[in-house]
Amino acid sequence: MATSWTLPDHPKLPKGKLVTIIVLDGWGEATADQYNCIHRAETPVMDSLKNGAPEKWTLVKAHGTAVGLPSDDDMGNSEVGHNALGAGRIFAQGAKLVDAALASGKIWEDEGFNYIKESFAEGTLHLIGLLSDGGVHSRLDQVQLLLKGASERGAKRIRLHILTDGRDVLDGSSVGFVETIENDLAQLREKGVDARVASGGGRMYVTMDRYENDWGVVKRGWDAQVLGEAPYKFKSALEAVKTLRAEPKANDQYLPPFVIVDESGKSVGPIVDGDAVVTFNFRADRMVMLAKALEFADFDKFDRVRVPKIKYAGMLQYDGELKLPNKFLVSPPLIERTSGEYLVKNGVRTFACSETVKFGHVTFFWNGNRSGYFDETKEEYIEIPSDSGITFNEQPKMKALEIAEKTRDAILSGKFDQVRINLPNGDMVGHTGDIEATVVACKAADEAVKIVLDAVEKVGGIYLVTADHGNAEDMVKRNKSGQPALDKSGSIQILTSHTLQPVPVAIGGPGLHPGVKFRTDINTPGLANVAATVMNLHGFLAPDDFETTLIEVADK
Ligand SMILES: O=C(O)[C@H](O)COP(=O)(O)O
Ligand SMILES: [Mn+2]
Ligand SMILES: [Mn+2]
Repeated sequence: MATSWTLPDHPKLPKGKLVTIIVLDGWGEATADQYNCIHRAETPVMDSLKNGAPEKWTLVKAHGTAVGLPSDDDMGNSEVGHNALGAGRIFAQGAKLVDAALASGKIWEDEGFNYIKESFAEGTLHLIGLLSDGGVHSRLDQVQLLLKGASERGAKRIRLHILTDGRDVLDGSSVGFVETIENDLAQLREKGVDARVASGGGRMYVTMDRYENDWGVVKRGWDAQVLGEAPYKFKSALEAVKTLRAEPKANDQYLPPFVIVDESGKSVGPIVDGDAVVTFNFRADRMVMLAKALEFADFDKFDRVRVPKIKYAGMLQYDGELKLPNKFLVSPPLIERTSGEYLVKNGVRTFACSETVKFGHVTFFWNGNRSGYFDETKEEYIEIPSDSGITFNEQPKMKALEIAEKTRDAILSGKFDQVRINLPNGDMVGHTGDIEATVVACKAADEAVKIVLDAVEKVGGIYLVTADHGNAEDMVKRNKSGQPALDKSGSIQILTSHTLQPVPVAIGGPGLHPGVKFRTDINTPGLANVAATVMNLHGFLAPDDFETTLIEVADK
């Protein structure tokens, strides 16, 4: 049936008010202690919004099943968080879809696997991706099943190109993951499969850049994975990871690229003509750049030197518009009819902005993993260039001020009905594990919120301030009773990852109808309830299949 795009009028709320949505990336609600950087930072604006509880400030779930992840032990992340915020419904996400395809065995029957399988007789199967159990971009158990399944179905020579994590999991955990996978590979070798790790590097320094912030990151990976060239050479991946952590003392996120070499010093696994390649991350943002390098004929972002003729499949298709990659093992969630598309089709002129490292969050993810505009005459998306080549604890203020100023100008211009932005600080600096820098980051984000809310005030608009998942509010690993968990040496363990905490939603502004308040009758509201809320604030009712609105309107 053709979609009817016309949204019904809200019976009580007017149209024509400017609605500003601020997403504070990695900004959850947690106990106020020394590891809570939001609590430690001066955040007068966010504090004052909290004083609006319960009518104008509330908490929603931002992790687990509320955002389409397999279980409530899964922390939230930007992809699923912004998908839920923008789409207003909960879709089974990549992690869950891959689990299901592996459990049913459908993954082996579908086109993607059968395509790469054609190379098994003569060529090598290369698996490239993030080796961790973080469940944000990939999951170790899925890689293990992929190895097992491919070898049982004819892959005789397998090379693994690993990216170490330390960002969605504890720093240092790479050693254990490498031990696990080396063990699996040894078992495969016993069965006659020539299976080894061929190359590696830390995810933030090798391969997993995003939104084209720094192609040098992808090139470093290409050189190691495809060309078999890297500044560090080792006999085994375990030796590589242990050595590079000690000297040059890199952490898991930033291990330099390495290749595994044989007795004669030759790389054991460059990618050559006739091979098959699978990138096993299910999440798109940090794999799509490599996918472009592997698949595009007229690629010009760096000199690939040698472009092997391969059969390539992604774990998922990473970009539905670009059909990239063309072949994939599992179909991605089909997130259609997002709030952004509805609102634009109902005349809502839309502005979106962030800096490069989060730009796709309020555009691509918000719009259901779709790049580009729905209607370029009604939309403007502004990307502020991020710094590259640094870890963000060096510049914890990031581009918050620049984002805020651009947004203020957009609000004051009168050209837009919806303005939506992402402020990255709490998340990007939180991932470095640097507590002092994260405190500075949270203050900078709060200052940016002030600039934007002042502009909303001036034009008589409405604001909705929220977050996509937790991060900066808890920087330590905890035991079951919530106390910092100590490692073997009795030290606390810094948490670089996201959390399971709920996130705030605050509404207000001079344009908000005085009777609007948060409902108290919704059973565990989550991020997916925000889209219908935003539609209401624009004077519309959401489509029936959207998760219900968070607000009600008393007659005043
Ligand atoms: O990709 C990353 O930086 C982390 O793995 C997850 O962070 P994000 O979901 O906030 O982007
Ligand atoms: Mn995020
Ligand atoms: Mn993050």
